[in-house]
Amino acid sequence: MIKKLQHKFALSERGAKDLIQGIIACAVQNISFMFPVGLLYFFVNDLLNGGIKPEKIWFYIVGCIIALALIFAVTYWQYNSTFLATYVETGTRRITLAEKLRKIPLSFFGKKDLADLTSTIMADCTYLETAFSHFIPPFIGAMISTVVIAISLFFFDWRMAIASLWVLPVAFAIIGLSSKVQKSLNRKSMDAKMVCADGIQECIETIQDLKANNAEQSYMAGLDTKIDNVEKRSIINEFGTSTFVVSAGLVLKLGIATTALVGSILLVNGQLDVLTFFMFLLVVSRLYDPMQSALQNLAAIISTNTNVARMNEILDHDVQTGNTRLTNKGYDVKFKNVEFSYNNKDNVLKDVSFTAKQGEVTALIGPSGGGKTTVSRLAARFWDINKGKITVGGMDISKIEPETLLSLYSIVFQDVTLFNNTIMENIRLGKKDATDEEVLLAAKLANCDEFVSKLPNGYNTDIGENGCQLSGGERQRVSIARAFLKDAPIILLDEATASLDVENETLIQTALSKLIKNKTVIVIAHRMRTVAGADKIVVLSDGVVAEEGTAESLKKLNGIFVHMMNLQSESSNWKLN
Ligand SMILES: Nc1ncnc2c1ncn2[C@@H]1O[C@H](COP(=O)(O)OP(=O)(O)OP(=O)(O)O)[C@@H](O)[C@H]1O
Repeated sequence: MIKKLQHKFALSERGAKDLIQGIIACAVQNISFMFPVGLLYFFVNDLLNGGIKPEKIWFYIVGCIIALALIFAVTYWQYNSTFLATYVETGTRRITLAEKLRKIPLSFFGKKDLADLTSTIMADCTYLETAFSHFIPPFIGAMISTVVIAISLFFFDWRMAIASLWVLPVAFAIIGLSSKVQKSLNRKSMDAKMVCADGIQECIETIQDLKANNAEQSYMAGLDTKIDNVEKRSIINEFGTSTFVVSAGLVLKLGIATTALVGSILLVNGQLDVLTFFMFLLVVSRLYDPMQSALQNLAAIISTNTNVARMNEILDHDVQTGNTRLTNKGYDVKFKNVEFSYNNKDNVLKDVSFTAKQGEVTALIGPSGGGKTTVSRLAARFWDINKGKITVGGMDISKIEPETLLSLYSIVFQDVTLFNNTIMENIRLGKKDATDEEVLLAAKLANCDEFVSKLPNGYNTDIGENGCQLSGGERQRVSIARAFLKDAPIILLDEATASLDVENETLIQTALSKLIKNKTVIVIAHRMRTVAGADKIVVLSDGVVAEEGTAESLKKLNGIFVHMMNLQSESSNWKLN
């Protein structure tokens, strides 16, 4: 039961238990509101049978105090077990999602866009928080308390009970039958919202290119259509829900009319006493209230299905696991008959085998789209391969826990990611317990001093979101400083010096040559002079190793490597006419 609830509502074990408690508390709260009705019943009974006797006055005073205390205590319990418990659960849910995202293979992020994921972590969590505090426990609690009170009414008078309760199965049936339609309307509305959110995010991210291409107006027109569609879908969704909710609400109201009608007939015929009639009128005036107010939120309750489904897509996804103990002997990185595809259809790598030896620089070169970046990402287990084996010092990396494996790697990406923090902290990311002196030394080696000295607060200058206040070359130097600081035994350089001017490139190449001593270095390079000093060159073309060897041996082959060398020397003479 707990496990089922956990999956149905994307809850933790504690959250599922709290939900059950919240539902029980809501049902008990509704039933506790019947306590004053009972007192009133006895009170009227006494009035009809000759008035209140003095000794009974205390009974009613104490009864009122107990009723108030009971309602207060139950309401307090209900509040704690729905509201407070839900806030705790939302925190747990967000942490669980974040933890899960850390362990999910990157292939998942290739299929999902960022707006969708952000919306799941932020908006869906907030939505579920409101649903679990305000809507779901009161709704289910109202159903339970209504059934309990309904059953007890049969003990007083079965005819009156039927007259007041026939509306409940009809109202439940309307809601039950409509739920499929409502789910479909809701899903379409949510999809329209996601498309719109993606469009807005894309617009903000690409505003520079839109301006440069004079495409703002046509893009905005497309965005307007998406926004209009959200409005249209929301109206249809609300209209659909309100049709069913209002119908069910009206049916419930009919219950009061039939109770009064049947009661009057039975009373006139002498088959019902006034007191029972009065009691039924009192009960039905209160009986439908919890259901009525819960129905107002039916749309929100139904839409939780969509939110939960999106959340479960993350929570149920397979994670990359593995051993946290490293058993490697040395740091040779070996690819053996590796096959890989991003989409499980077209193989990007078909049969790649090569070894990047410790103490050597292995350069990956080849035409664009040949698979160089893919190979470097697979070496660090960013994705799991379809066939073959990748080993580090003889240890199969698919059996190593990803974070443990990454402790062996220093990586400098082509697209540097920086955080909205100081330069000092951005570099410290390479080794989180590094002292300021260690950070400054790494920064110096990466030639950061030159541009940092011009910043208002030096290394303590905030560099804005993704380092927007730095140039491309400066960003890359920060990234290289991180690699210096981490000083891991395997180094992946993806066009590490591509954004640097010739002077800086030379300085950093000298520093890099110190960093890479006795390490396994895999470098992706487009510029042929970057690979001139490599111990081994692996030419990747169309997902296979087309050529492999030293620069000298590849020159003799007169193949792709030579062709690329020739192209680059031609382009160095190229000029604008
Ligand atoms: N995340 C991804 N999802 C799907 N396909 C991808 C993804 N990344 C790369 N590819 C495809 O995989 C193939 C190899 O890409 P990869 O980036 O490894 O090539 P590359 O040799 O590094 O190219 P370049 O020199 O242009 O950077 C290309 O056909 C590319 O379209």
